Amino acid sequence: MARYWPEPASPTVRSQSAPALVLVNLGTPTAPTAAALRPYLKQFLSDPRVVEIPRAVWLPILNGIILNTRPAKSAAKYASIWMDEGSPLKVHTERQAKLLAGYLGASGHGALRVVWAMRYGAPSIPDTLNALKAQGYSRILIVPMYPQYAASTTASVMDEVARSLLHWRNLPEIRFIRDFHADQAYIASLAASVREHWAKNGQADRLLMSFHGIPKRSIGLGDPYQGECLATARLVAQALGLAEERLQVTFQSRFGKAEWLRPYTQPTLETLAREGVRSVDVMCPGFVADCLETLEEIAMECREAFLSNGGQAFNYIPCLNERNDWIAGLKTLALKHLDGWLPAGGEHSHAPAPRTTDAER
Ligand SMILES: C=CC1=C(C)c2cc3[nH]c(cc4nc(cc5[nH]c(cc1n2)c(C)c5CCC(=O)O)C(CCC(=O)O)=C4C)c(C)c3C=C
Ligand SMILES: [Fe+2]
Ligand SMILES: [Fe+2]
Repeated sequence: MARYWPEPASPTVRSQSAPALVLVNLGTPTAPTAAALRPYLKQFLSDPRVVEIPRAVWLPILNGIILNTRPAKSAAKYASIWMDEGSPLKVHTERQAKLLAGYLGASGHGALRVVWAMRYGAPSIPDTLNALKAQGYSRILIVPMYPQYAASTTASVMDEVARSLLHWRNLPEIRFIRDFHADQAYIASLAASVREHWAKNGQADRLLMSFHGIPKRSIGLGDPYQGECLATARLVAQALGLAEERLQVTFQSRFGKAEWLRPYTQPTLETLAREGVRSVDVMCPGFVADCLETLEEIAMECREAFLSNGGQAFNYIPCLNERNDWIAGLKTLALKHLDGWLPAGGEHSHAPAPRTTDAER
């Protein structure tokens, strides 16, 4: 009998797989030492999405000045927040991924693989995507853990995903969560975290929301970041029923000499204290995991600045980290973006998802 269909040369190629989800955060040094800070800062600050100064001008400044002075200074700051299991950003990201996998498993989506990666340092995006390929995953949802889109963070993750795939022959299907600044569950978890804080500690004179800054110039160039931060702040204030005069939105972590988004967090706290505002509650809704910028810059440096200028009470409200409502919200957000990729039956089918391969047929 004539054979019309040749045998495939590569019988192990999967035509369809269960999807995988990659939580991506910024990255963090492996130790609170200058030696560990140097390669981390070098990779981070060499990214043209992060520092938009012409390479010929910037790289000599980075290599000749910044990388000789900043590693030791930043290492001392990291040392003040280091946890037994490592850098807080890594610890929280890893826990979030494990919890999310558990939540998905409990609602019948145990076949959906959850991993985490870092834009700078390890586990890198290319290593993570290569590992998923080796395990046969060909449908991948990238989840940058940045609620507000910025070119310096979100777009840089996509740059790295695209670069990672540059030499692959058989590309996976890729989906990407661009932002979740107005996501209902994200806003509700933030509001719940404030309400719980108020129930325990009472309400301060002001609620200050501090977002990571970016250069002001980026906004004119089309970055939607500032508008998304302000929208998040407004939605959280609405959810709390907070009068506008009790809310203050600021931008932190300015880097370099250029003007960044204003008002700046620390000078604002100093002014508030000098003007007689006695107490502040401070939260950082732009970070879903506590890290150097929240635990050291806000909860230590800014606290000191507020109190030494006459403020009486400074209360830091932690990031969403491992909150149940946040992990549940993240699950819902992920499932929305996985539409059509999950086996029929969805939420309430608790049977293991089928994994069909050519080899099995
Ligand atoms: C949440 C969004 C973030 C934006 C937007 C962002 C922009 C941005 N950052 C720098 C420079 C530095 N940031 C550093 C730390 C850091 N930044 C973010 C997030 C955003 N950055 C996080 C989550 C962290 C903490 C990492 C950790 O390990 O805990 C640092 C490193 C620390 C230091 O030496 O100060 C630098 C440098 C620029 C230039 C920029 C936008 C253009
Ligand atoms: Fe940053
Ligand atoms: Fe169920």
